[in-house]
Amino acid sequence: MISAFTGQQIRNAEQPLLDSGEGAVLMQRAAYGLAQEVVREVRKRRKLTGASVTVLAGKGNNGGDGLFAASMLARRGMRTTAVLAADAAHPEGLAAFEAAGGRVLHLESGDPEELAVVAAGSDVVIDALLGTGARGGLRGAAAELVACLQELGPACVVACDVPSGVDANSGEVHWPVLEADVTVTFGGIKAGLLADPGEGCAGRVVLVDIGIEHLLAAPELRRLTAKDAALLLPRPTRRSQKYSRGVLGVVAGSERYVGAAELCVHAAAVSGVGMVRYQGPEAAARQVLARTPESLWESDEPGRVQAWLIGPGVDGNEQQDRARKAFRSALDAGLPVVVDAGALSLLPERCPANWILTPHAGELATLLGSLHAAGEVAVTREDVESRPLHFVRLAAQQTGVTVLLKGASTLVASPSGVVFSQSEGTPWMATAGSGDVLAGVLGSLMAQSAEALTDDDGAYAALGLAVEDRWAAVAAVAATVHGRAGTAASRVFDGGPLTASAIMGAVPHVLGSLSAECDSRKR
Ligand SMILES: NC(=O)C1=CN([C@@H]2O[C@H](COP(=O)(O)OP(=O)(O)OC[C@H]3O[C@@H](n4cnc5c(N)ncnc54)[C@H](O)[C@@H]3O)[C@@H](O)[C@H]2O)[C@@H](O)CC1
Ligand SMILES: Nc1ncnc2c1ncn2[C@@H]1O[C@H](COP(=O)(O)OP(=O)(O)O)[C@@H](O)[C@H]1O
Ligand SMILES: [K+]
Repeated sequence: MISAFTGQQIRNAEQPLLDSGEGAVLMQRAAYGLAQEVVREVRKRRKLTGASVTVLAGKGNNGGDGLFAASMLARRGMRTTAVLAADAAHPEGLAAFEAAGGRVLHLESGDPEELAVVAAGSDVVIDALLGTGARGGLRGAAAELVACLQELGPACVVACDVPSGVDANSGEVHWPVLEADVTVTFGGIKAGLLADPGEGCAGRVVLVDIGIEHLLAAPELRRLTAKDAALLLPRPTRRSQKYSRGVLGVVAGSERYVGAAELCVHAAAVSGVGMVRYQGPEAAARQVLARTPESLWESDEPGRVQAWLIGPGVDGNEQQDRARKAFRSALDAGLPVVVDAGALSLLPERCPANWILTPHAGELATLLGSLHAAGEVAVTREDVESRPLHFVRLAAQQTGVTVLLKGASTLVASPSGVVFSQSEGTPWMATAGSGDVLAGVLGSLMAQSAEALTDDDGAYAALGLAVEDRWAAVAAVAATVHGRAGTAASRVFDGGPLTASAIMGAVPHVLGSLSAECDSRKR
């Protein structure tokens, strides 16, 4: 499991070491890790000696890290320049940098555009303007410098701890931000590096241990690795039969949106569920059966199911009635439900804790609006997109159920406050029907997972997941499978565009390779 923390959590963990006078040692470890990563980046492109690096340094400890790292790089033969962005700089860091022969330029007295040109001409730019101590974003000349530099498109940007302007706790972004190729982060990954829009500015994230890791509290954000997902994936045994594997009831599609039903039913079928019972109008059912002859069409009274998927493409009175009826039947039987798209507006007053909502940003904004949260002003899609971590948590709290918010990074919030973030997909997945495929995969996993979720000695317990957060973990597994399937499918086309059908086509391959990984680790 990858864990991420708030800036405050990192500071709390550092405090005992700072109190015992080890602050300077921590900074040296951070700077060394940063310098090492710069060396790696330079060597991908050219030889180190004679290569140039410009560090943009703020006045806090983040600037100190950058200046110490640059002094180490100067000693390894790089040409180093520091642009001091504030009226002061970390004194020891600056002294070390000057002693190593680095060139110092002052932003205060210089022209931001000119200095941006200098920085853009170097092989690597280190962004050490603001770290976890930032309040808001870059301002004044530093903001101008960064805006200009971003426009010029530097060859390689390495961010120190976080890209300056990205909120380390939330991933909120205060523009302008210099988008990094690599972010080297210290002591623990910052939550803002695993949540959009911050994650989109961070590039590859490299964690440098500085000796505080054992002092960290429970993470703010978690990300399942391939190994974690493999452990949690349901798998059939010799004793399995189709009913014991899990049956999924699906209310999806409508006269108008036939494709949504086709996609989610087929995605569920290829994700390992024992059987799918489909409910919808005849026109949609014909298409569903043509694509997935393994599914059953039940026009009204459904047979027994272990979970429901309700909502993709649901439209019009007839199908909305089926959705409401399925909600009631799930409530009566205590069954888990995935609520997607057209069914999000039909939710009953109170939903049980084993239901999962899967909105995109626009749907989440509408949902939050309908909850009439006291004191909250109307939430727009743009609000959700700029603060997804905040709003997905809020929605989980207010509804009392797990909420999966779709995006480049998909966030899954449990009402307990535990949040997962998965980001294995590709931007090509922003295509019609992609969410229907995710809904099918999740429904399928839910129908298959019910028993494992309560097992005190099973994989969920082994990963330290409390019973109340296990539905969120199932949703995170679905998100990682979906993202990996998109990336795998796009790779077949050398990184080219995708259709939802292509994503779906890769799902069995992803499930197979994850399972194989799990098997190879057991051997
Ligand atoms: N405590 C330590 O010894 C360690 C700290 N580390 C580094 O220290 C950083 C945190 O250091 P700081 O707490 O000094 O914080 P920062 O380096 O983020 O900067 C805080 C300083 O910038 C000013 N400032 C805040 N917001 C600003 C804004 N929007 N525009 C302009 N100036 C602004 C503040 O007044 C303060 O002087 C971490 O991100 C990490 O890079 C690492 O070296 C690990 C060890
Ligand atoms: N830029 C992106 N990068 C990666 N994945 C994305 C991106 N944009 C969207 N996705 C994924 O694509 C899917 C889109 O779902 P949704 O918006 O419901 O589409 P639809 O309603 O057409 O099925 C989600 O799983 C989302 O996480
Ligand atoms: K920074």
